Amino acid sequence: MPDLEVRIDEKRFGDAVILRDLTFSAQCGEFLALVGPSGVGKSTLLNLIAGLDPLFDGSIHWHGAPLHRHAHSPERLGMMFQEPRLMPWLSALDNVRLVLADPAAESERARTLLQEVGLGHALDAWPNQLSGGMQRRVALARAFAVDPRLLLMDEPFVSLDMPTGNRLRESLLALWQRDRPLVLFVTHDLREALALADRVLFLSEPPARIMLDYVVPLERPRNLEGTAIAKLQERLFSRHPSLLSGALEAPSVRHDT
Ligand SMILES: Nc1ncnc2c1ncn2[C@@H]1O[C@H](COP(=O)(O)OP(=O)(O)OP(=O)(O)O)[C@@H](O)[C@H]1O
Repeated sequence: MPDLEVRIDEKRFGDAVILRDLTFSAQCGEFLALVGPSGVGKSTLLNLIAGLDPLFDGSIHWHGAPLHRHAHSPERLGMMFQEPRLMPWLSALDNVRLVLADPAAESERARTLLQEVGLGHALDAWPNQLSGGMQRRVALARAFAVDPRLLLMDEPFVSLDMPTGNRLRESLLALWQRDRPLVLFVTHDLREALALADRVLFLSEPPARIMLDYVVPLERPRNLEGTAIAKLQERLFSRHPSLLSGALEAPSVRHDT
């Protein structure tokens, strides 16, 4: 039985059908990227899986039971959004401790996670003293603080410069490889999806469904800026030209490396 089974028969906002017949399943330990044109419904889908929006036809099961009625689901679900969403009046350490069931007893875990994401020197800093990249590091540590079995990430590294984004992606992969949650990672950057994921789920034009469930045929570690990913992207677009409709970036193979 798959650990996660998603079956969205229909999700609408008013008269607009956003998702229809969207199904997929996944196992704990997998890293899935969800890609698709802007506005197609990626965040809507994550919100359904997170339980933030209960208004849809269909079902979402975790280990065979409805996800949000599962005895262990609340504390095993991690989330990270485009914005770091830190509490400005709390230190970096307290922002991570905030999500812990027993902050006093588990303080060491919060401290260790911040060290692991490279913020051991900034435990007591306020969010406004941290750069955008450092704030995302705090958000990443917070997402892992609950030892999530399911981690939902909605374009968490968007609008960062490439080196900062790369360091965050490396930190994410290191934490994922150690703790092995199931990660659902939304991005519109296909190269980022191919650099991170085991499988890439491509969403169709609205009403969105999964139009391609693609197993990434690359060993790890992978180099986001290397030719292997650029060539794979080019091959994907030539085999599946329909992926080019929408906002996915067209392939740009660099032959200079
Ligand atoms: N609360 C809401 N009420 C009405 N319409 C909504 C609501 N939330 C989202 N939508 C609409 O649903 C569609 C899907 O939005 P969603 O944010 O899920 O797309 P997305 O794929 O995540 O977009 P992007 O890549 O730009 O972040 C859009 O047309 C959006 O305008």
